[in-house]
Amino acid sequence: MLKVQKLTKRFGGLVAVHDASLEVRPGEILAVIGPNGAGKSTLLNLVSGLLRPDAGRILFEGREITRLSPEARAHLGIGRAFQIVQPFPEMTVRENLMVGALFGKPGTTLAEAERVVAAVLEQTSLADKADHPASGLTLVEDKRLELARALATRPKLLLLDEVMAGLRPKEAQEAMHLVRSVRKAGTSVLFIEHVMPVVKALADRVVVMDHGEVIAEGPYERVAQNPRVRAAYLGRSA
Ligand SMILES: Nc1ncnc2c1ncn2[C@@H]1O[C@H](COP(=O)(O)OP(=O)(O)OP(=O)(O)O)[C@@H](O)[C@H]1O
Repeated sequence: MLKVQKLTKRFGGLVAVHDASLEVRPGEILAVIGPNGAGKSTLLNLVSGLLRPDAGRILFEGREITRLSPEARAHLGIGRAFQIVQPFPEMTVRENLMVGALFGKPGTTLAEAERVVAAVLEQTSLADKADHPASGLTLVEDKRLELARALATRPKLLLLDEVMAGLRPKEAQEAMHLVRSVRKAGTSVLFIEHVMPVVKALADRVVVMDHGEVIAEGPYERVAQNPRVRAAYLGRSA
């Protein structure tokens, strides 16, 4: 579904992502892990189109998207939720989602968008907050709104950047349940996560980055045993 081939991104003299390759298969939940500064967010920004690589290619459903704008990528089916939530605060939850539904896919009618938003409100347990201003939400609800906005664009591939950060264990459980339900509905997920129990419970496969490079890839259990990974990352936190 998504193929990242030998991507490199430099910021001045710093190589944030170096020759990184990975693949997301249809219906898969793939985690990207690695120590602080490993290049995970930069990689996600390259996939969503916020950044352009210095070298390498990105293919989505067989089509090269390396130079497409973030909007064009969203229209093709790449949705994104951020760690820092930035809704339109003066608009209601429903209105925020309508923006995602209408602009995420060109040609969406108002009636279609309303249907999508109603479904996403239910899916993300925000139905009772639908007509409240986004500015009045709790942290957990904020996170749900961020995910809901991405879902309202009806992505085929959902990119999540540390969406569990700051959540209590029970809230993280709910968020994991939600991500699983998203996958069940046919969306692939590529997520960055620092909380290892979440990675273990959620990911079909894990890609490990260190110093901009992909140093390991595979099921969590196997990757967690990899000496290079333990040295780079797991060893430090274990
Ligand atoms: N816009 C930028 N300009 C300059 N340097 C950047 C920029 N964005 C990231 N970097 C640097 O690139 C490297 C990779 O950063 P990145 O945020 O991708 O890592 P990360 O793995 O997501 O880290 P974290 O887990 O702390 O979020 C870091 O050294 C970072 O300081």
